[in-house]
Amino acid sequence: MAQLIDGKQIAETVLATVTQTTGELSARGITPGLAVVIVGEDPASQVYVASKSRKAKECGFHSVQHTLPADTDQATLVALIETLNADPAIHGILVQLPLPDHIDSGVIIQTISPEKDVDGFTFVNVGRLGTGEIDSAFVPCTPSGAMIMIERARGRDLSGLNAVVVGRSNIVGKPMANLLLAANCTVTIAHSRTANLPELCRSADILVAAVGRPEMIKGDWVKPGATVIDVGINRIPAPEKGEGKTRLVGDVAYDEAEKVAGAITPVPGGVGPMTIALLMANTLVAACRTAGITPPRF
Ligand SMILES: NC(=O)C1=CN([C@@H]2O[C@H](COP(=O)(O)OP(=O)(O)OC[C@H]3O[C@@H](n4cnc5c(N)ncnc54)[C@H](OP(=O)(O)O)[C@@H]3O)[C@@H](O)[C@H]2O)C=CC1
Ligand SMILES: Nc1nc(=O)c2c([nH]1)NC[C@@H]1CN(c3ccc(C(=O)N[C@@H](CCC(=O)O)C(=O)O)cc3)C=[N+]21
Repeated sequence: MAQLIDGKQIAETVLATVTQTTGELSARGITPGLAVVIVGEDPASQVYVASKSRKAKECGFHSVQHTLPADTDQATLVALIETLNADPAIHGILVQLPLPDHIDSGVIIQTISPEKDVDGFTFVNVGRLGTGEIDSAFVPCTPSGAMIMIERARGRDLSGLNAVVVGRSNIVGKPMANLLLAANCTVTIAHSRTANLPELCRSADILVAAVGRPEMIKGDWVKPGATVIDVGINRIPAPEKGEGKTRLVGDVAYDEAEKVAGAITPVPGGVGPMTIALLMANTLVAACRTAGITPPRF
């Protein structure tokens, strides 16, 4: 049986550091400020955004949420971000994705000031990560949280391990691969055109699944003893819980994989809570930088 990598518990340790440093900052008259912007009323997005705003308050942050109607035009959203860029009480800006189709999310993301880009999606922060300038970058929260989980399971020296990342999105797959590369892993990025995916996955000492397909990665795709990080969040029908009910599953067939893996993250309670914790950590780091204070390491 694999070791369970408990995302909720590790997230608590990250949040404890955030809360402590927030206290130290407030003694100097600084309160980290996070602005979360959401366009439209997709219920799943609303749930995530509400939990981000709640956690920010729990950490002692100044937390503001802007909920705009689904038909908001692009210029209005750009203007809001420009206002937040100029607001000294705001250190971090998160625009919840996906945005409605009539808005060009590329334009919106690049409007965010790189110094407040706590999602790490702007060209400046992607470039810093891609060139190995990780200490000055904001790294996207999900892969950053996943790295901490990998280090907790295997120790900080990942040198020479084979890592396979399934998925190549800008939000998860690509930054995840860059972080593993910076940690001296031998990294392969797989995607929907990859040949012999099961065989490739079986070569992985570290297997990261970020696909968005429920339970696609089977037990016999996992190398015995491997560390398996399941980023997927998929809501599927659960008739056993009653008519119309759903449950959350990852991209990995957990019950099979946990018999083979050395360590594995669950869904829920795995990468998800770490994503939120790292958002708080990035916001804290943004506040420390504006104040000229050395931020803690996570
Ligand atoms: N836990 C958390 O905090 C977060 C969880 N998520 C979850 O992670 C998952 C991935 O998210 P995201 O990266 O945004 O998703 P995207 O849809 O942007 O990317 C999915 C990737 O998976 C690849 N893919 C799709 N089907 C297959 C297949 N059959 N075989 C191999 N590769 C395939 C795609 O390949 P191609 O490029 O060729 O199309 C693409 O690169 C989702 O379940 C999402 O909900 C996302 C963000 C945060
Ligand atoms: N600009 C932007 N940044 C993001 O980081 C971002 C985004 N947009 N859009 C959507 C995705 C998704 N995402 C999640 C965060 C937390 C959980 C999470 O906490 N999940 C809980 C379960 C929650 C539930 O029950 O639904 C868990 O896995 O235990 C999941 C998914 C961040 N994303």
